Amino acid sequence: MTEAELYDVYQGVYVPKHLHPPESLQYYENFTFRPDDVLIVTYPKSGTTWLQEIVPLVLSAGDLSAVQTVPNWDRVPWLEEHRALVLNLEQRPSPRAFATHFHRGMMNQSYNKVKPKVIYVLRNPKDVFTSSFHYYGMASYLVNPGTADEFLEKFLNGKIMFGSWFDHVKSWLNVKDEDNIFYIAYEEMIQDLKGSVSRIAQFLGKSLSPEVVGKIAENCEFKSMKQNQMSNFSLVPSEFMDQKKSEFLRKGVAGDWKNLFTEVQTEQFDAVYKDKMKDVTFKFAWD
Ligand SMILES: Nc1ncnc2c1ncn2[C@@H]1O[C@H](COP(=O)(O)OS(=O)(=O)O)[C@@H](OP(=O)(O)O)[C@H]1O
Repeated sequence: MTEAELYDVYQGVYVPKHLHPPESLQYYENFTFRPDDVLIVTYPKSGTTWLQEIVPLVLSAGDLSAVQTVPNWDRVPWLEEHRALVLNLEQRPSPRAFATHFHRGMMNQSYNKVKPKVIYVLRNPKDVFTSSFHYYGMASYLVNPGTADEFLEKFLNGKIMFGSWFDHVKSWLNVKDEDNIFYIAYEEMIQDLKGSVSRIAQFLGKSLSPEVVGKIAENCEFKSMKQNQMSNFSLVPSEFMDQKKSEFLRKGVAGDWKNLFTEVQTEQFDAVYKDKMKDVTFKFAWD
């Protein structure tokens, strides 16, 4: 199926119709944030699911019950998805945790006023591309990626869900002086999960013992999450996500792009990256 059939254009970016009907987007526009809300913000395939596991565990000081009984999409719902309409989020006790793939400029009036806590997760865009390429091949609500060359063209031009990686990252880095935002890279979590959990806890104002941090990190390791049916998307029907084609928790490593990119594709990617990121001074974990 084509982009026109599967996507709507919302605020200049493609959003998959199946997950984001107009009433969901309207709901988000009118959503009222609280100052102690925790919002996980990502470009797709940057580590959303990982944070949907870590954040509730940090907020509950290591209580495993939520991650063992509630699917990640209800535990930390995406505000722009249709599930948000039925979860009665207004009644949830504080601190609430949500996720979004929106660019900074797409945030609503309440966000701009309240400035809830934001955890922005960055990932090497070549790995984001690689993870997306496999995901678009198994998720029926997305346009089939075609060849890696074809998908690269679309990725570099932002013609995929939630638009351009470059625009997304720059929109959130442009506001890095706002003290409600905490940045963490997928690669940092790969390198030091316990240290990352501690830093996230510190940002969220939670004082956790080394034992609790260790317990959270252990539960959030790739192999643990892969076995957890509340986190590995195995509850999603296979006609929607065919995990026989590619698993949602696929490899969980940094640098898998090297197994996909040809030399020519690497050069093409690097040239666009250099140009689009030339004014960005942020030190990325993958540079
Ligand atoms: N615990 C843990 N450790 C390491 N890696 C992990 C973990 N949890 C999720 N992942 C990997 O994150 C990738 C999926 O990204 P997202 O969760 O952002 O996807 S989505 O936007 O919600 O669809 C996807 O990356 P790839 O394996 O490279 O495809 C997941 O495997």
